Amino acid sequence: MRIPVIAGNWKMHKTVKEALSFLSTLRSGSLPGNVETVICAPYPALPALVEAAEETGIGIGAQNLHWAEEGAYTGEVSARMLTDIGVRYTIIGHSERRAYFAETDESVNRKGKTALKHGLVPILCVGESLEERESGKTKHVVREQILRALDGFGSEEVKRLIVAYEPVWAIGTGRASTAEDAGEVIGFVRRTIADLYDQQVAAEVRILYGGSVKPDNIGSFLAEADIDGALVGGASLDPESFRQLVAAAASGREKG
Ligand SMILES: O=C(CO)COP(=O)(O)O
Repeated sequence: MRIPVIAGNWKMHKTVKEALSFLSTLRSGSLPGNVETVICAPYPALPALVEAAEETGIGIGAQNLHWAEEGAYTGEVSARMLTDIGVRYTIIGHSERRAYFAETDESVNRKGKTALKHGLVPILCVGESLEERESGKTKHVVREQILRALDGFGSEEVKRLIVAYEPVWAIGTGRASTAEDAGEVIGFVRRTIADLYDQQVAAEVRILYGGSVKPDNIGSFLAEADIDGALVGGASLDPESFRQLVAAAASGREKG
């Protein structure tokens, strides 16, 4: 059975103080235990969040990492620096990093390998642009991103991965994909992984939808057989809305 995942991607929001205030509000209510709950925060907030999240069951993640072990990479952060402070997840290949910071499928692949080697769970983002969607290339684009990102990964590594399908046109626009369309693409991602590895591996990988997910639409995504949760931007910034997203995932049915 696949445990559902709700991951917040705070992007470039929240100081340390704001991050701690979020967590203390979240902790003041109960959070269901049968959902893997993750917050991916900016680097400066990570150490304080890891400490404050102890014994809450909430996992803390970064939004990026460098693929090298260490070296002359000004401004970058390594996997070892993240694990050293207790970070357990990292987003890789977010479309904003692909668009604004020249992230390529090759760098995503290297980052994924480094993350896994250090015991971090990579949350691998894939998704098509509006232009690609309108020209009927969604599945082709997503398949290529998956093939290139997973190049050289073994079955055991892929099972630990979380994939997030985030159509670029749905991110931060308030225009979410329909649940049916997202379910279809995510089903296709699962079949692609089954072709590359086998059915058992594909049945274990958690695949999330991301793009304008809110408490009032998450239920429709979770109702899709292949969608195991959500990677959430805007609606993860408010503790009450984040709690509602986690609660929605907890009340869904088991999958896999
Ligand atoms: O990019 C996203 C999560 O990684 C989605 O952002 P929004 O939920 O704000 O659309």
